[in-house]
Amino acid sequence: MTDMRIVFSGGGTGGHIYPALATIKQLKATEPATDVLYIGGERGLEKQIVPAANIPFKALAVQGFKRSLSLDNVKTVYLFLTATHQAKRLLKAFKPDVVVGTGGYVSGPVLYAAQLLHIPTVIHEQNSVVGVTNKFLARHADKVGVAFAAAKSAFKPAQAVLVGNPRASEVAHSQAEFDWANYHFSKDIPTVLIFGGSQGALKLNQAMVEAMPQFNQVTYQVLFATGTKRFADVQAALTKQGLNLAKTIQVVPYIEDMPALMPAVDLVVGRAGATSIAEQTALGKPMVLIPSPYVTNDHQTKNARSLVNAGAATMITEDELTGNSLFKAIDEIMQNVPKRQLMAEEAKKLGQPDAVNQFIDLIKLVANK
Ligand SMILES: CC(=O)N[C@H]1[C@@H](OP(=O)(O)OP(=O)(O)OC[C@H]2O[C@@H](n3ccc(=O)[nH]c3=O)[C@H](O)[C@@H]2O)O[C@H](CO)[C@@H](O)[C@@H]1O
Repeated sequence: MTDMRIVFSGGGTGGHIYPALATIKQLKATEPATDVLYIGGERGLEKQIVPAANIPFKALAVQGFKRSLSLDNVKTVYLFLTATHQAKRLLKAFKPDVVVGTGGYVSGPVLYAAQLLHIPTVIHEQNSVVGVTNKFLARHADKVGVAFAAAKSAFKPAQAVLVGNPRASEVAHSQAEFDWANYHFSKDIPTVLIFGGSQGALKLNQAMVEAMPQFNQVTYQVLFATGTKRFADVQAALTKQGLNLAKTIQVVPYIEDMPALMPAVDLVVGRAGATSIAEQTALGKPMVLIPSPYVTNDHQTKNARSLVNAGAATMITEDELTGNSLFKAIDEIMQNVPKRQLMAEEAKKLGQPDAVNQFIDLIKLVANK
């Protein structure tokens, strides 16, 4: 089918949005007649990222369930039902051949609405532990693309296909020109990139501030993204610290050009979100991981442990995280080129750079039915 009409939905955080965007980008390149509509949440990161990528975007009001018994859950159910109703109207008007969900609670009402209207649905699960929304949607989804073989058993055997994470392909095959001068850095000096997932991480930011006097002495470059909402706090803490930051350190709110930048760095430090990890393995980057303990079933620790076991990463638990432990873990790898190379090779063995085409094949299969 060359003139497919596809609705994408997914969001809240970058880990659910970028796999959808990578798929849309590849579809536009290989199937230019495809018509796409993205339905996201009013309050998620997708509201900025998707329109900025020139993709038609509609927003619904939704919120996630609280795990404890809470009155707020009554509001959540109300919003879910209203959002399902709105999604039905949008789907009836757009008439998609298939609706694709990449996780996060906004994809709940959108794909549920599609299923009520008997429109085929495909979901993508980035994690080895299946998210709550995807678990709910899987009951009536036609196919599920998974990034980890371990996730397959959570779905019906005929549903699940191992495809990898489409965003891995985007960074691995990025043609973007990259110029370190944009960051006031030199291309000839090794660089470590530090970021706490798509939103930044409070404890990681605190440890970075604490470690700044040590990073101020090193010869490699340090690029630190704080997360947009946490930037002002980090800046205030750095001002309080009164340090004159060396030219080899850059602190920024968010990295907009990750597919161009990530290939150019020598070590990546951060959370163990599934989409970040898919990028880092596709590129073969050594990693220092500080998994977030605040996610479903502690799945980031599981992600991180598998990379540590493979020799691609070292891990610091959030309990062990201090300025000193962070600096030591980073410095040890940055000072040791053979170790860095070995870790990079092991990381690359786990990468799935062809994921996007496999996911698109799955979408086409379902759309053609
Ligand atoms: C707290 C939480 O719920 N985290 C989940 C969320 O993480 P989160 O949204 O943080 O997702 P990931 O770490 O997997 O991905 C972050 C994405 O944002 C990009 N990026 C990040 C920082 C930046 O400055 N610029 C930028 O472009 C990264 O390159 C990556 O593509 O979704 C992941 C994928 O389902 C899950 O595994 C995580 O457990």
